[in-house]
Amino acid sequence: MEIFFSGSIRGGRDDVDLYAELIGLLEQHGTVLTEHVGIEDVETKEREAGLTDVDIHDQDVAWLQQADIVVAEVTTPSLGVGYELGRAVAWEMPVLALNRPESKHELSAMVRGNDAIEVAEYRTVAEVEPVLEAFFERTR
Ligand SMILES: O=c1[nH]c(=O)n([C@H]2C[C@H](O)[C@@H](COP(=O)(O)O)O2)cc1CO
Repeated sequence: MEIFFSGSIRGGRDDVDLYAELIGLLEQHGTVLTEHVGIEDVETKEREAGLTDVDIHDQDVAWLQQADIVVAEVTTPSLGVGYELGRAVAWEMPVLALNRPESKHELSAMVRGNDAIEVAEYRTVAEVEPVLEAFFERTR
C-alpha cells in the first residue's frame, strides 16, 4: 500500500509536529511517499537540494499518481493540499481528510461538501488510529 500524505507547507507550519505523528501512524499501514511533509525544515532541505517549484510540483504529482490512497490533514488551510485533493478526487482515489473542529479555520465546503472525500473530525492523535484502521479496511 502506497500512501500520499498531504499537509500544509507554505500554507503554514503550525501543525508540522502533528503531521510527523500522523505519518508515523500511517507507516504501520504502508509506505508513505511524502514523509518530507512532516519534516520541520523541509523547504530549506528542498532549496539545498536545488529543487525548483517546477521540480516540487512535478515530483509531487508523480507521487500522487503512484499512490493507492490519500490521507490529508486539512486543519491548516493550504492551496497545495486543496490542489492535491482535487486531483485525487478527479482520479477517483480513496481520500481521507482529517480535520480538527476546534481550530480557528472553518473547513472549506469544497472539502466537507465533497462526497468523494471522507472527512473525519478529531481532537487527538489517539482518536485517529481507529479512523485509519476503518479507512484502510474499507479501501483494502
Ligand atoms: O515545498 C513543497 N513541497 C511539497 O511537497 N509540497 C506539497 C506537499 C504538501 O501536501 C502540499 C503543501 O502545499 P502548500 O505549500 O501550498 O501548503 O504541497 C508543497 C511545497 C511548497 O508549496
